[in-house]
Amino acid sequence: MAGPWLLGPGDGDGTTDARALLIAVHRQDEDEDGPGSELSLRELERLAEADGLTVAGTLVQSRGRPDPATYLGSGKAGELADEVARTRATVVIADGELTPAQARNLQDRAGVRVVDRTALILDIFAGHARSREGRLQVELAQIAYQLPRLRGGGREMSRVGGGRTAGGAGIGVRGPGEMRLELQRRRLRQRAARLREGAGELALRRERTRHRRARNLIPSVAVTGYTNAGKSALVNRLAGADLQTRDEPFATLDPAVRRVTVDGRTFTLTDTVGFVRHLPHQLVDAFRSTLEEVSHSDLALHVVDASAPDALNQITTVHGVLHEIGAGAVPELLVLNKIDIAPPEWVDALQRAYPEAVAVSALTGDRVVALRTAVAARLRDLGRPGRLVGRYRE
Ligand SMILES: Nc1nc2c(ncn2[C@@H]2O[C@H](COP(=O)(O)OP(=O)(O)OP(=O)(O)O)[C@@H](O)[C@H]2O)c(=O)[nH]1
Ligand SMILES: [Mg+2]
Repeated sequence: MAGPWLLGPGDGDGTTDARALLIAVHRQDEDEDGPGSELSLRELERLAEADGLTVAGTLVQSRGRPDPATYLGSGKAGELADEVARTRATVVIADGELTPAQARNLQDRAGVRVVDRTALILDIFAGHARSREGRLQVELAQIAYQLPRLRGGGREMSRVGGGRTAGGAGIGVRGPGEMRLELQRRRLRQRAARLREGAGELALRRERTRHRRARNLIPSVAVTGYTNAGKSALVNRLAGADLQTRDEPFATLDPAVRRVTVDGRTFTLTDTVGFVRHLPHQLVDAFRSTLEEVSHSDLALHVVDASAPDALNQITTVHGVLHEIGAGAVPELLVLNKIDIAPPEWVDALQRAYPEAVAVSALTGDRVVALRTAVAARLRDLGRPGRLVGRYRE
């Protein structure tokens, strides 16, 4: 299954005319980056584009809270089909999480596929996963997302045989739809069990490599941060590496380890998957072993895009995810990146909020030497100075 789902297999190269209509319920009382906010919608647009979709339009409703049955209020939900026709959308994406029932009800009205932000992010991951481990993890996350959303192959389900309604002859009688649903569920669970086995083996291998490095006294620095902050670009600068960098979310899914030597002492730098607000919990669960690279490291180099207007919110999001994966206590060195394009007053404000942060440009290389020194000094302070190599060896 791993492979984009919204576009169908093989269409992930952006050559199809898959058009997305973005919808949102915006709650006034919510944070400035909640669903339906300017920030969140712009991000959803970027995510849709990263998945090869063309954004065809946006429909936002201001409302106290989403309707439990139809997400949008009934009036707006009724307009959905017209809006889909007008924008020639082939898929509708909600900027928030839809319950399985909300997605079904909206889909019945829209006449095209209706998914949520979570499904979109899973889809991007599916399209970008390259390694065996990455693919396994994405598929596990997809199954976790799909299980509660299976429909059993059609509407006949609850009508034939009365489903499981209490009272009368319906009890214990299962219609063909329900049996099909049971069968689909069982198949998915079996597949998930097999995938988990494979993922477990790969996680073990990862752990062994980590132990070997620790035995060799090589400290590990994990490069973490919001997606598109410039983590891979910074690893390239610090380690003279050649990792792929792209101006789109989730370019990196598979961790990459590179060695860096400063004053004769070596440490490893691990490039990792970026975070985003409302990162689907299915992904966090499935990618736990990859994400653990951060929790097992000696230092987290937290890269911030200082040119992002919501840099402070992004820092909070990253801290939240790090905490969730058990990496909250790992010592952190904050890096304010992209100072070549960030307005100086924004960099100053971030620097005031985080006085120990080091400001750099991974693109121009400005202040990268100072960062290398700062990382080495911090490792020394942490009692993990690294093993001496080459002519420095004692
Ligand atoms: N102007 C400028 N652009 C930068 C800088 N660092 C990175 N970029 C650009 O920002 C974009 C994202 O960079 P990446 O290194 O791919 O970012 P990432 O954090 O690894 O992103 P993901 O792996 O997708 O989470 C690319 O287009 C880079 O060229 C910088 O210091 N200045
Ligand atoms: Mg990257």
